[in-house]
Amino acid sequence: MILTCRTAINGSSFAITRSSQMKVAIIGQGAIGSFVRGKLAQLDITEVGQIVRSGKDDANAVPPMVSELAALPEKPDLVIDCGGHTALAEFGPLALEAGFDVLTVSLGALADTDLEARLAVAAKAGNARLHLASGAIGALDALRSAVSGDLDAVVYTGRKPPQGWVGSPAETVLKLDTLTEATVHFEGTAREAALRYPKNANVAAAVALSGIGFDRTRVKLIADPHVDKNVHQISAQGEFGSLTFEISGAGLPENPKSSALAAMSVVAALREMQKAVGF
Ligand SMILES: NC(=O)C1=CN([C@@H]2O[C@H](COP(=O)(O)OP(=O)(O)OC[C@H]3O[C@@H](n4cnc5c(N)ncnc54)[C@H](OP(=O)(O)O)[C@@H]3O)[C@@H](O)[C@H]2O)C=CC1
Ligand SMILES: O=C([O-])CC(=O)C(=O)O
Repeated sequence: MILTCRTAINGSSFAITRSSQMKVAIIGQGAIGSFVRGKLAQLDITEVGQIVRSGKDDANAVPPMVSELAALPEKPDLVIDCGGHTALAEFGPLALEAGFDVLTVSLGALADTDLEARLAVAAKAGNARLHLASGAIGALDALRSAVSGDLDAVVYTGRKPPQGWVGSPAETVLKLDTLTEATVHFEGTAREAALRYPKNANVAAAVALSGIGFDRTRVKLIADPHVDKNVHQISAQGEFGSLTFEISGAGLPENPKSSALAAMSVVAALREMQKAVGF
């Protein structure tokens, strides 16, 4: 996909055009992947293939479901990972090495130093880039600026209804079904959180990657029977001043533990990539 930009600074017109339609392949047919897929037409983006686990291939699906990048019917401009940590580990390095840019929501996977290194090496080898979707949180732009000065402390608190923690290590310390009070089930670094809660602490990773890193960012995770949204809070202090941010994110109907904003952030990233001028 090649972008062209036509401007008339002193005059009237400013136009951005695409010389060809962007082509993508999406990993993940779940809540986030389906949301993103549903927005492609209005972005004028073509999905050339769905990337699935081995054994789920279906050449007759539209677009075809393939479990190997080499089986895609056309080369994509971008592989979009909406599959989670294992999907990024399985397909990310291969896609990057093959020269495809990758956009991921699975930011917590980067807490694994081995995978992070494999992705970086593959991106360099393929002259490609791993793009990180901002996910279910905001204020990451402010953190990224703040870390250019001394950033002393960043704390992220994630609060979800008890059902939002089903399938996570919270189940080993709490009775989620009968919880009556908000209860902290994890306190530690963003690295520990991201590795232990692959479906729930990608936001912790986004905060860490934007600010002072996985090992200095502190995280608290709470199961709260009194909330019906996914509530994410950031507080930070440093040379820039101080910051507090809170969002109450509506869950996606197909998977309420994933906030709608996470899926929307992928769509937003796609929109930005299509622009010649943008963030
Ligand atoms: N950055 C952020 O703020 C957020 C990030 N996330 C991340 O996004 C991920 C997806 O969320 P969501 O859509 O709600 O989850 P869902 O469980 O609804 O869907 C996950 C999809 O990914 C597929 N998948 C999983 N592993 C693989 C793999 N190894 N190879 C190919 N496909 C795979 C699943 O296929 P199958 O049916 O075969 O298992 C399924 O289609 C979460 O696991 C989480 O890591 C989620 C929320 C917020
Ligand atoms: O979607 C959310 O609210 C956050 C989430 O699951 C994650 O950080 O992985």
